[in-house]
Amino acid sequence: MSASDHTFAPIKEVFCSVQGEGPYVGTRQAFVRFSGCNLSCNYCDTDFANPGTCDYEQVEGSGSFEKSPNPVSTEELEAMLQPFEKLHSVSLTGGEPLLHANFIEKLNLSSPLYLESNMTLPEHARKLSGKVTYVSGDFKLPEAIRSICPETREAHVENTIECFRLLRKNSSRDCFCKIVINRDTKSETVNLAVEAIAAYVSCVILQPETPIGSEVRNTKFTQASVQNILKLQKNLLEMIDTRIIPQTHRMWGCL
Ligand SMILES: C[S@@+](CC[C@H](N)C(=O)[O-])C[C@H]1O[C@@H](n2cnc3c(N)ncnc32)[C@H](O)[C@@H]1O
Ligand SMILES: Nc1nc2[nH]cc(C(=O)O)c2c(=O)[nH]1
Ligand code: SF4
Ligand SMILES: [Mg+2]
Repeated sequence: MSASDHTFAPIKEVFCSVQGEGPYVGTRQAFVRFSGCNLSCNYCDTDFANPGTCDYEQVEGSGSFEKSPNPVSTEELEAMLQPFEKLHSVSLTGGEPLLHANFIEKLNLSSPLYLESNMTLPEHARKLSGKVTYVSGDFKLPEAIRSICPETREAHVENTIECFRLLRKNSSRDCFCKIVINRDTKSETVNLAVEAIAAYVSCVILQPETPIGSEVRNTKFTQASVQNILKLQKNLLEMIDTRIIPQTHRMWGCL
């Protein structure tokens, strides 16, 4: 096989852990974190820069990493994931995994694929409709992507709704929506977002923002009050199963 027969992607890390967010919290997963993102969310907790090498955990759960040159081929990634046993699914995250839809399309894995996405790239999402079994779609409210111009923000919202439609729940795929909630979150934008995608998802998760950086010392600065989050949930329960679930992996320090 020549090099041109391979498909490659820049991957930051590959490791075994448990899902820390949403309705599948606690399920055992391999995580594949792709580099690069098309957004820059205010609250993002992840370094998704493209490193020269991919860190991969040779022994599941060991927290000890080997390095492999980037970009990684589909065959190399399949080999990295081979030792991980008893997986519920393989989480494709990032950065933004939809940027690497061509690579994901070619992956040949025995575990179901769990896509963790910002849902703003419908042309890429379309390619994965028959490929992913779980879709964890994060709806980025306009407040979360303040730094971009209003026209682009509006386009992102339209694209998000289209991604949820393309990857909606069906008899062989679950699709749910997460929304990160902080002090600036407006109930009107949450309601509009959920109204637009409620028919496509099995539930909505309100995910309180976990403080990052200097905010850790002053959580009141960014966090929404308990009362406000409960109020948001009550409104949404008129429409759809709505749960409040914080990021649990951050509580016990797993990856
Ligand atoms: C790092 S993103 C990568 C996947 C994709 N780009 C996305 O945004 O869903 C994975 C998840 O982390 C969540 N997240 C990032 N920073 C967070 C924070 N400070 N508090 C709560 N959730 C956060 C995102 O909302 C998203 O659900
Ligand atoms: N344990 C764990 N659960 C997660 N769920 C979504 C994550 C992500 O960064 O996409 C993540 C993560 O980084 N770790
Ligand atoms: S879309 Fe995901 S990875 Fe990209 S900046 Fe937002 S939270 Fe971070
Ligand atoms: Mg994370």
